[in-house]
Amino acid sequence: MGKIIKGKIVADALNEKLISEVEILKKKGIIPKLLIMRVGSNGSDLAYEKGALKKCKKIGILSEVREFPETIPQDEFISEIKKANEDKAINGILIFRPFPKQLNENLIKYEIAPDKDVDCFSPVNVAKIMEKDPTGFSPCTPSAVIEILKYYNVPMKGRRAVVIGRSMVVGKPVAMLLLNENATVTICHSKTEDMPSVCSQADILVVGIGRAKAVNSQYIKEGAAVIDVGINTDENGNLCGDVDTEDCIEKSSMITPVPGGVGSVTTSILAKHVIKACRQQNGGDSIYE
Ligand SMILES: NC(=O)C1=CN([C@@H]2O[C@H](COP(=O)(O)OP(=O)(O)OC[C@H]3O[C@@H](n4cnc5c(N)ncnc54)[C@H](OP(=O)(O)O)[C@@H]3O)[C@@H](O)[C@H]2O)C=CC1
Ligand SMILES: Nc1nc(=O)c2c([nH]1)NC[C@@H]1CN(c3ccc(C(=O)N[C@@H](CCC(=O)O)C(=O)O)cc3)C=[N+]21
Repeated sequence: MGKIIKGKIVADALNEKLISEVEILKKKGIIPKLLIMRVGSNGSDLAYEKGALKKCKKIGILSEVREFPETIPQDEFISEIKKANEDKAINGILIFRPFPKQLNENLIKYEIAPDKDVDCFSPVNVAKIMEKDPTGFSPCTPSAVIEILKYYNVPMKGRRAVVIGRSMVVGKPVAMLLLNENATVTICHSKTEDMPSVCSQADILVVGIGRAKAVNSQYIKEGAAVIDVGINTDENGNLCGDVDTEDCIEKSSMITPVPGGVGSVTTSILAKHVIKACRQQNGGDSIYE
């Protein structure tokens, strides 16, 4: 029988470190600041925003939300991004995705300053995770997955990892980060044939598809570590993941819950990235000397 591995413990350990890093910066007269740019008021954006603001406050990071109408024209949104890029008081920028259809993500992604891009929207940061360049910013949720695996001492090197989902926010970058940890990685998606047989070879199974409780025990290898990234609402309006935890707990060695799993670590990674951006913009590690 596997155990439920909570994200909160991982987040708490990280928070403690981040709080002391902010203290050091404050002594130098520097306070890190996150800007959230939100178009419209989509429920999942608001859920992330609420968690992010709460986490920033807890860690001592300043935050601001700029909300734009759902119908904002592309050139106006781009000039807002440019304004934020140039604002010296802002260290990190988070822009929620996906966008309404008048905004072309493939154009806008080039506008955010890579050194403020704390959730890996810019192609420069996407390239940096491909290249394993430590100066970049990996996306927060995929980094949270790796943070959890490391905290619970799940071996990745040489192990078989299967990721279900291939979005730029979750699936693809998770796969790349697992590869960077020397796992042998397979990516499944909506066109994959016979997913249960592919997934049941995985020592590590990461699921981010946005389908409530879609993954059952047929997908699980005996002793696998299962990371459930999905955040959905079930028929009773309660939060639930993409994994049917009750059905999978027996076979797996460990499994993350929803809520209280990956989501709680994601916002701590976001805070970590804002602090990293702030340090880099203020002369790198020399400020510690
Ligand atoms: N915990 C956290 O902090 C976060 C959680 N999330 C959650 O993670 C989930 C995924 O988010 P996101 O990646 O943005 O979603 P997207 O809708 O952008 O992508 C979903 C991916 O899953 C694949 N997929 C969908 N249905 C199936 C299926 N039945 N079988 C196999 N593959 C499938 C799609 O395949 P294809 O490419 O072929 O269409 C696609 O690649 C959501 O529940 C979201 O709420 C997201 C961000 C942060
Ligand atoms: N550029 C970008 N990056 C994202 O990562 C991104 C995005 N855009 N757009 C929206 C989706 C959705 N998403 C959520 C994250 C946390 C909760 C959530 O509920 N979090 C709770 C915790 C949930 C739990 O405990 O598991 C919290 O932080 O308190 C919901 C949704 C991120 N997304």
